[in-house]
Amino acid sequence: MTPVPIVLDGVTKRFASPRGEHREAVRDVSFRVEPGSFTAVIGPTGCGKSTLLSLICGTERPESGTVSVDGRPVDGIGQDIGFVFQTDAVFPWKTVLGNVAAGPRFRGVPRARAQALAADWVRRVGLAGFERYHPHQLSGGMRKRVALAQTLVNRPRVLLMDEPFSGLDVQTRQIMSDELLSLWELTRPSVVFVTHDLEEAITLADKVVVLTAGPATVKEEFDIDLPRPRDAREIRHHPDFVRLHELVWKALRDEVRVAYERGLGAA
Ligand SMILES: Nc1ncnc2c1ncn2[C@@H]1O[C@H](COP(=O)(O)OP(=O)(O)OP(=O)(O)O)[C@@H](O)[C@H]1O
Repeated sequence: MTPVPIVLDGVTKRFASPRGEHREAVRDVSFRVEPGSFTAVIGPTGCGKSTLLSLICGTERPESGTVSVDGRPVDGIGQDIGFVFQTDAVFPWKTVLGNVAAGPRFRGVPRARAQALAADWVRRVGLAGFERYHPHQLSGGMRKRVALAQTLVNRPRVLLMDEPFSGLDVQTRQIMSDELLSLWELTRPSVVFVTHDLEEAITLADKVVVLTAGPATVKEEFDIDLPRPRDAREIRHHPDFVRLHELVWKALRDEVRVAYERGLGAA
């Protein structure tokens, strides 16, 4: 599997508000995700992070600028793109194995082969023994693992993640971060990971893109040159982690404040 670059070049997206006015959600955004690298996008609440993911996966089109994956402009929902959302997008009526086998089955992989592939990924995400369980019989962290396996079994070349660990407690988030990093190493998709959590962004990424309070523009980009493999708990004590945290927080802080004050204004 050859990893692919993702390039956003001068991308602007507007939406109609309920009153019919057109508002910019994203303004003139440019950044590049190197093939097989991990980019975290961080910004205050409501600034336009999820919209960027929709533009990359092709469910939304920009008004101006271009989004390209593997050198080709995105003009529909990409084949090679995997998505993990905030909510668990698992089928409640299917077992763990059935959920993970669903993608390959939709792509026409014969049943026995799809089940074998699924069993392999269920094991990789640490759920061996839970193949016959249904989602409601699992913890929140286990359901996230199912969602990860469900996406990674398709071996996407691009992996888009929208706050995939929200709603989990801090310890489980750290475990999931470690698991995500080791799974990412297996197939090395190009990742765009949206989060509110600065520590999570620095722990995981090769690059952190800080967005302004909406409309989203790129405020600053930071290279995260921390050594890999990383341990989500240990890396936070690395002197460079502390330095980077300080640096990125300086860029993020004012934007969080703007968004907060707007929220107060709206209340
Ligand atoms: N389909 C849509 N129609 C109209 N407005 C939209 C649509 N999608 C997003 N918006 C608006 O675009 C802006 C950015 O939303 P978006 O969900 O991208 O932000 P976000 O940074 O991901 O938010 P959060 O941090 O709360 O998850 C918001 O003002 C939102 O109301």
